[in-house]
Amino acid sequence: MASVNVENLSALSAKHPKPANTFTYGTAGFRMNADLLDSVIFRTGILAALRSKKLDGKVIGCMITASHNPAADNGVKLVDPMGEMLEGSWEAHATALSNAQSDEQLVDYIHSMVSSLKIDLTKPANVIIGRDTRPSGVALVNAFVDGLKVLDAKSTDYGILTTPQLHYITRCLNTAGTPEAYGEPSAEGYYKKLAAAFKTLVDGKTKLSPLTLDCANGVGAPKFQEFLPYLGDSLSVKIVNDDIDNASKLNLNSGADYVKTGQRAPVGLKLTSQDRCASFDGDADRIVYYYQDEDSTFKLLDGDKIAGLAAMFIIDLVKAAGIDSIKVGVVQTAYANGASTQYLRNTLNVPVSCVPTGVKHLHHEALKYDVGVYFEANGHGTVVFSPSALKTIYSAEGSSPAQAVAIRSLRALSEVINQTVGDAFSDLLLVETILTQRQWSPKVWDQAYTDLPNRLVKVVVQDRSIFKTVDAERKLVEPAGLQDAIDAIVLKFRDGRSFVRPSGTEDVVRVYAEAATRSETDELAHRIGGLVFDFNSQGSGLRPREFI
Ligand SMILES: CC(=O)N[C@H]1[C@@H](OP(=O)(O)O)O[C@H](CO)[C@@H](O)[C@@H]1O
Ligand SMILES: [Mg+2]
Repeated sequence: MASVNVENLSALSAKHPKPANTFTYGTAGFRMNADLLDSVIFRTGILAALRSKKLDGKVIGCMITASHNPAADNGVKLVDPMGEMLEGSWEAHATALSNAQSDEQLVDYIHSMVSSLKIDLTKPANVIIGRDTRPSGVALVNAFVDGLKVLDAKSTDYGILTTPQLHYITRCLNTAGTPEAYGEPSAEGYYKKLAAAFKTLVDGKTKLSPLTLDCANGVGAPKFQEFLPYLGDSLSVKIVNDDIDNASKLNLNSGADYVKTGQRAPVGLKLTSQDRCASFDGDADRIVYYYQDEDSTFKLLDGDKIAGLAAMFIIDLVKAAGIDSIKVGVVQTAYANGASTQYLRNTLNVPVSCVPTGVKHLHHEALKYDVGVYFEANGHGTVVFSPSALKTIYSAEGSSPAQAVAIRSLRALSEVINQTVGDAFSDLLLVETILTQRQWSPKVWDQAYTDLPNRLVKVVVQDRSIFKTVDAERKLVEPAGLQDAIDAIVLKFRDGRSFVRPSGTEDVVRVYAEAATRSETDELAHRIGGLVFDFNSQGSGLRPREFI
């Protein structure tokens, strides 16, 4: 089993002293102001090495990013060998290592992991690293590499990547030479794979008008620019918000989160009637679409709309291919618009599951279907094909030319979709495929159903840990009595729905509300916001004026 070289650890650890703060590896890894992250990332390096050793030297991925957060923040997420998020039970180890108060405690915790998880420290460890465009990324990569050195892990730094590219490369490296080989382990291999599949999918169809793409002044901009030559003339994209040299502009008044939260267009993008537009977030793992209607209203096509479009298309394709033994299912969270759930259940007749917030929950549930479509309303999601569905799709021959065409499309679809994680590039190609094959404008896509007006409100409370939920976060069980009070208010609103849960990424409680009209929705959200604030907010600042 061997033990840690304590002298080596102390020398490296001295370069990365821990501040007084307490850290938590949450839904999105560690994420905070970059100035606080040095010791956290150093220790995450130690954890990544342990994870790789535990898995017999399989490659573990490390992504340094803070996604849609402001430029001053940064963060780190680890990626497991098949490109999925770090196994849930290891999050607690990440948290514990980051909070060890001394080198002795650090060494003790490593040894306790070695013995309880039966990790053989003499095994090799391999870790790959990617980062977004944040200026703080370079120093943080160095801190991470120092962590790897504690356990002699081998590392490869891929430099600037989108988060999904890092997931893709991790899976490629771990499947190389096996029947499940996922592709060439490089950004170039990723572009080639996606572009080839997309070209097959739109082959012979009339090209759509150009798409305007807001890249939030983040890593999506240079990377999509790099991707365009591979797409050739199969797709026209006009990139806006691509200034990565001016770090303060990252995610500023732009990007998928800004557009979804504010239900408005980003700065730097002029909306004209019926134009198709899309926004990435700061690490290009989320996408939302939007357009402007004839009467100049802003129309958002969010993750729910993308899930509906994808499910509709895949169901039709599977039928057209004559292999409707393949069952499609959709996974959502409680934040999905009620109208989208109705559309999926009642119009498309697909099973819909609701799971707690966070991609890992959605991904896990989606694996239970032959083809699982999962999206968070905010635009993070993908489609996963089970091994048996893939086998069926790849062995089917079809008994008519139409069936053969549909089978070919299904195969290409499984290639264009990044099955490791939600990927803005790949989701963009998925949407563009469907709109091209159908020759649909965004307005026609939007007609599938009409969103119920909805509102998301943050409540600053004294202690968000007292809020405990069940039923995929749709009901509060603690504090006692609060859910009954919520229910009594919701009952008064037509098509009313509201739920309250503590955020996993911010120190707030979130209130979601939807109802028949905009004004009723706002009133519902502000009543529930007021209720939550009054329950647990002493000393948390002023009660927002709009709360009722
Ligand atoms: C309402 C909402 O959008 N919540 C986001 C947000 O989680 P919270 O736990 O709500 O803070 O960040 C997560 C990580 O990026 C993302 O998966 C999730 O969808
Ligand atoms: Mg992101």
